[in-house]
Amino acid sequence: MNSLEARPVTESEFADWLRAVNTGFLRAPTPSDEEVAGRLPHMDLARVQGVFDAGRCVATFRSFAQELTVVGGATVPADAITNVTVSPTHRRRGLLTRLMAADLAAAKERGDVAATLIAAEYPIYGRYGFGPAAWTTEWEIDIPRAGLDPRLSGASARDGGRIDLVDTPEVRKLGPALHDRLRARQHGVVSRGDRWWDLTTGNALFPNDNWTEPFHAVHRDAEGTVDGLLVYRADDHWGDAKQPLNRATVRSMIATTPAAERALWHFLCSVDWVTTIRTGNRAPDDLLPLLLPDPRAARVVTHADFLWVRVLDVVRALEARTYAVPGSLVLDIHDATGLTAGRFHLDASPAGATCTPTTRNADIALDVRELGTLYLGDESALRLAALDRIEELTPGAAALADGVFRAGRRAWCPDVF
Ligand SMILES: CC(=O)SCCNC(=O)CCNC(=O)[C@H](O)C(C)(C)COP(=O)(O)OP(=O)(O)OC[C@H]1O[C@@H](n2cnc3c(N)ncnc32)[C@H](O)[C@@H]1OP(=O)(O)O
Repeated sequence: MNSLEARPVTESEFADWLRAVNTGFLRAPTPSDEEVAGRLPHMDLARVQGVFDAGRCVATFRSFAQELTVVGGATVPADAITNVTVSPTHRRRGLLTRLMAADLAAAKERGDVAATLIAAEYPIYGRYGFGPAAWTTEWEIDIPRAGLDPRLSGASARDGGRIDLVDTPEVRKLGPALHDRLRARQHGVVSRGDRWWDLTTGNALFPNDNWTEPFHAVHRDAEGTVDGLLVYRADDHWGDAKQPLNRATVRSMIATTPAAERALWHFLCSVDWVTTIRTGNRAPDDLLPLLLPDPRAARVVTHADFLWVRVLDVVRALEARTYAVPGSLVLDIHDATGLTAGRFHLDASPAGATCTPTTRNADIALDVRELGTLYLGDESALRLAALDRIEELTPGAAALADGVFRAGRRAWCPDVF
């Protein structure tokens, strides 16, 4: 273990590091020269960590700067963690633990309010203070059962708006501004850099990527403002009796108004030949099923944890968000790493909050991972208390915390990173 060297990688080691990432993620290991050259300029190498054994990279870890939208629409600076792998030859020797400790300490030092990640497997990250903060649901829609009138085209949006098919250069132009409007209103959304848009619109390709151009549809409101973007692909599947049985798969759908959501889903349900839709990653309380005359036509195919949050600065985290109802609570936060441990007085209201270190008696005690789970308003404090994951020290405090922390709509993180 001591002979293993953990450190930021150099430019010349980046190809070896990528090979280790591919190995951990069970992909063909050796990256092409073009892939290495295409990715390298976009890496902040100071935050690309590797562990080397006899000159070979055997563990990888990368973080980058991200903005996370919290309840109420404000954003906090986050340490987004990705590309976590330990080669099968070196697993379960504490390498991830070592890389994580170094990264979280650096993030705290930098002033990040939280760390975020999308967990490959549920049991990995709780031990480092992360809690599942936003969940994902995917539906499969059986269009003939949905009860929509097949004679109507979804393109004639009933709110005075319209739907247009657009091409990737236009998406590249209008997408970022639409996304910025989304993240000002939806907690759980994370920032998308230029690179994200370049990769998803095919502006930047690696030769071994199998990117194929999807369909893009935008919804414009009655004033012509773009308030929704739907990205989908369709397979080519026909029944033996020559009936069309094509399935559309949504790669992304973001909208800033319920009218745009309704119009885009109804549009997709009206595309000729398409009989099934896979919705991709949606919030568990997405409007979609209830936008169908028969919501049972939408069957849940996935429901799982998605975005995990690790609070690094309790005061700034809790002061950044708003709260459903006014309430005053003293929280005793446990954190084995010592990064956030302490007692904090939260004075919360729908307009915001103050949070201050205190010596007053605590109302509830919880680990920092439970704070991560509560942070985006997506979990019930009462449920966590029933599971003994929140300790109620003042009678009624769990119910108060439940009312204060919960948000009206569920958190949603549209992106894997
Ligand atoms: C944000 C992302 O990038 S998500 C992608 C995560 N990567 C993967 O899933 C790729 C395949 N897996 C791997 O590369 C590795 O197994 C990793 C990175 C998950 C774990 O790396 P390791 O170096 O083996 O972890 P480490 O030895 O530090 O383990 C620490 C603890 O976590 C536990 N643990 C680690 N991975 C897992 C897991 N997949 N499931 C359950 N427990 C796990 C270990 O048992 C250990 O527990 P202990 O402290 O009680 O003994």
